[in-house]
Amino acid sequence: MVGAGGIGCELLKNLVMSGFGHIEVVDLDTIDLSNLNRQFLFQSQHIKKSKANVARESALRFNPAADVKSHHASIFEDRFDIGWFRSFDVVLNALDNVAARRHVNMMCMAANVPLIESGTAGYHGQVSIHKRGVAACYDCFPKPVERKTYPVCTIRSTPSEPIHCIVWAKNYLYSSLFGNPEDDTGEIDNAQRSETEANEIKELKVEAEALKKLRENMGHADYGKMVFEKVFNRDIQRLLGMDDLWKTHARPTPLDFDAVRAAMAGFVPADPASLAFDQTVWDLSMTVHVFLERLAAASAKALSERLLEHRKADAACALSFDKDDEPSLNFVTAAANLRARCFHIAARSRFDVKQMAGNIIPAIATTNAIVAGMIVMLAFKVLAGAIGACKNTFVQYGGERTHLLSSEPFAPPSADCSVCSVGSFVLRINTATATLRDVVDKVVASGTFGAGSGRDGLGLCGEITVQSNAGLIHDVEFDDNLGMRLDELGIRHGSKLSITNEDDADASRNVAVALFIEHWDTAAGAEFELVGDRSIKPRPNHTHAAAGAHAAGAKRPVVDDAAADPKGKRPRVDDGIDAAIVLDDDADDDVAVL
Ligand SMILES: Nc1ncnc2c1ncn2[C@@H]1O[C@H](COP(=O)(O)OP(=O)(O)OP(=O)(O)O)[C@@H](O)[C@H]1O
Ligand SMILES: [Zn+2]
Repeated sequence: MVGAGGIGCELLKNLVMSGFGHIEVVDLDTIDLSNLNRQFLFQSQHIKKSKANVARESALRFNPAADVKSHHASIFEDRFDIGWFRSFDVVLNALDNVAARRHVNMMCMAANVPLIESGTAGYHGQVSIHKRGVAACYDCFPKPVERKTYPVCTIRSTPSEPIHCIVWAKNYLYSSLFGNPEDDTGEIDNAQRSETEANEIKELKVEAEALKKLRENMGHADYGKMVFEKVFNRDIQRLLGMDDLWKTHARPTPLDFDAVRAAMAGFVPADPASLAFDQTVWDLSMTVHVFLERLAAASAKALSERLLEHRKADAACALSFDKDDEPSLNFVTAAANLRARCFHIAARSRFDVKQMAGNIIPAIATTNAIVAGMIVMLAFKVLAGAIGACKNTFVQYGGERTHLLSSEPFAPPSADCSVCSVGSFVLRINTATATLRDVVDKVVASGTFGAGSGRDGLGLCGEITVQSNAGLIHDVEFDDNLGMRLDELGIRHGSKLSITNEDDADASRNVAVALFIEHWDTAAGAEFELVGDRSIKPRPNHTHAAAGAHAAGAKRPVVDDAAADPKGKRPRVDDGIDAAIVLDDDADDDVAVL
């Protein structure tokens, strides 16, 4: 079991309660207060302790006879090698990131162990089965990459929804005032569609320059007023002058600083520690108060003061928005709501802004429980030898769906998958004595293709290319490393080498092979052992085409390069790296994506 978080806690409880034999649980993390609402194997006295170890201890209280071993470690560590994976009947993923999922998938496919994959995103979830040669692996089909972006003109000139104002406050204003504005346009779609828009973008660049100039006044007693008057008055006035924009959109209303301040006479700000401050929508006075407070160098907590302080040590220092940093969140909430007011858009509470700016999809304990239950049901089928009876299952709530659960048969593996459709071997070799030449000449080139065992080479003919985890280490035009020992090349126990060959005489023998290195301490010199199925399939044609381009000077294809066709039928549940409204790349969040 990999991962002892939201799904993992439910899963481990289910496993020990339903009579699973030997279980090993791996998790690299420690318990955080925010885990306790749903990761019920953990309690407040466990905060800062290892998730894997505490999950084991708590699960054993459900069933003291269970045989559970815990590893407080990352699944990427060398000790979790192919041999370790192979020692299991089934591997269950309860992870929260694509990198770890892909790694476990690769190891399970190489070790030929069935993998049950899972994920949740709020009320949605899924469980799927993956098995080399039987059921498509996690990487057989590319996952849709749907970064949510907004047209620059919507964000900068014609917002119509609260999210547009939040993206403006976070990605434009915050970055312009406290960060490196050039770095931070990721969510804004810069595609220039029409001439009007291109002109508009030119104007916006001028505006951004002016804002940069303005920030030279940071620390000035009137800095807050200067920024306010620029962004909520002069910039809005300028936009009002562009008549074309207002044929299809409601005209915005600039804010008058002096009038707003006058209306604040006798104003008493809400307590920032109160629930109301977080969860009710601030009125105009409160919003202006927070906005100015964040910009005023006189205020102890102000962002500009913090930045000025940092800049004493590093002149180029910049702040970057972090939704968990209160001053930053307060500033973005205030700025977004003031802009919303100009554009007649509803204001949002700080709580809502945090969710939207951080793209937080709250974890739902019930979805995790449903998914963990389904993992166990699939695991039973796998252990009973009935993988064919397994189905991939989806939890979908709301929308047009009439059923909470739906399932569909798994897809067969993709013939050109770079993970599960390549030859895969464990290469036991002494990495401290064997050289790359030993691998290329003896392990890869010698022997008879498709035949032999153990100490026989693979018999791959023609030009050989070798990639390590670090990149290309050998090909026909790059033989500098041949004399180096494997350990000198950073290849050690747990490393993977990806090999391709180019045999002009017989293209059916052009294959891609993955060698998973196991350091063989007592082996002498070039002695080695290869464990794996010798009946390797040829590389698909399109890979030949890419490889052919190499002769003309192009780089060779990488075995790991997932160049599969877009055949994926259903989007996956993953973390924020791959898709959706990517408003935050904080990998620790419950950011999940459909
Ligand atoms: N490489 C890895 N090796 C081992 N465990 C991992 C690895 N990557 C992620 N995990 C674990 O997978 C679990 C996923 O659980 P979950 O999605 O509930 O996230 P969480 O971190 O517990 O919750 P939150 O993100 O809300 O704080 C986490 O406990 C995390 O530590
Ligand atoms: Zn695959």
